[in-house]
Amino acid sequence: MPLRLGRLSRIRTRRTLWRAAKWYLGTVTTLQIGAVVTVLAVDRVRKRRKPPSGMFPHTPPETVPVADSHVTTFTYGADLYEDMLARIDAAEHTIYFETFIWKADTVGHRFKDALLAAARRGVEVFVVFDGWGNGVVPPSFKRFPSMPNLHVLHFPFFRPGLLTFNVRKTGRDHRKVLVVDGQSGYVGGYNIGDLYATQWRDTHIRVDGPSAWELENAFVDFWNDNRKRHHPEIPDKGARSWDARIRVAQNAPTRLIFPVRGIYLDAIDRAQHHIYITQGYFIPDREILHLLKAAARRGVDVRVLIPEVSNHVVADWAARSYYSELLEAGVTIWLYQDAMVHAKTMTVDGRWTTVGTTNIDRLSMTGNFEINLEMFDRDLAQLMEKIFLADLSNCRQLTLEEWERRGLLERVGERLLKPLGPLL
Ligand SMILES: O=P(O)(O)OC[C@H](O)CO
Repeated sequence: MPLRLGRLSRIRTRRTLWRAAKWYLGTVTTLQIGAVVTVLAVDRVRKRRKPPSGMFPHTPPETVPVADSHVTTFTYGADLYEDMLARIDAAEHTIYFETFIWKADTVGHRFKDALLAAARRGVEVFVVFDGWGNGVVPPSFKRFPSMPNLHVLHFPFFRPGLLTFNVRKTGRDHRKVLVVDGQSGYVGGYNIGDLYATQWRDTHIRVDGPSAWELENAFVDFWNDNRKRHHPEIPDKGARSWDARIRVAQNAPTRLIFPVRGIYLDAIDRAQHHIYITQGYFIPDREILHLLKAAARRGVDVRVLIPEVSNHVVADWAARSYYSELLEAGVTIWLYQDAMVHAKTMTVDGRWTTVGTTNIDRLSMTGNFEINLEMFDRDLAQLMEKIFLADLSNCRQLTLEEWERRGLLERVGERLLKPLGPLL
């Protein structure tokens, strides 16, 4: 009899615990959904009442020699797109074009027309665009005529690894690359679309010369890894150029390698004087957070420049939960005003630069296909710092005092939305 009673009581305890767990999970999930809906609604009202002016300072394209090549910076979409289109129009042999988002608007059509025209005049044209990033783009825009030297890879919308927990079969193609004739290579934060031409502040670079191979080879790797059976393989010729001063880093879930995170961690760890970071979405993981705080504590001037209000307000809220730790450690936070800043760049000590497609968040650092260039060159780093300081003139500083004064509701919202960070 006592044995039976003991068993009954264990069953009851288990049921009570199970009910409590269900109640807790249900309540937290409901509160999180409520927080997301509230944040989105408030953002919508605010943007309707006071839409961002889209006005921001930007610097004209500037070129500096790096290693045996030349690197040109672009900080305004309209300048970049004209430059890219001119190179596509002048292409003679090959065009490798890869983008995460490709809008079916005026800019988007200009790119599509230019690529088709190049293929018609005999250039070998390879195009990759992401299915998820272009999920809302009309299917007609994503259809291309059949031509012998036009090869189009629509990177799948759905990745089966999400269901089978196979990381190798997950990830979005978040890269933005253009390589023309193996001579000029572009990489950076710009997607393709009207909005980005004039309304968003972003950074792209063009590499002319032997180091364009870094981007060419990166495209070839991606194409050959992900092409469909009907696509031709691009011959992989090995390194045509190899210079430690300018090197590509590619995150590739299919290969389970994420070196972009490594170059960020390494550069932050080495910093002695200053680190300037510009990011559209900034949700640092534990290691990046730790190293940024450690750098600030050893006296490095660590500045993080992010939009005051980005186009993904839930991501902004997930990021806010890290502000206290950063500010307390001495990292300064600069909020970009009146426009979206979408660049993904960092410079260290006026000598090291990275520009690429990788956001400082989990999805980019350990989830998506990404590509960054890291460059060891004082002239380039100083040019990038000049751009950073121009951006800073359009920011307001978020001080620890201001941050400490925020209300209880905001603090609760941050706590609720923090767990969503890894998904954003
Ligand atoms: O994913 P990204 O960094 O290219 O940004 C894309 C924009 O958020 C589109 O909404």
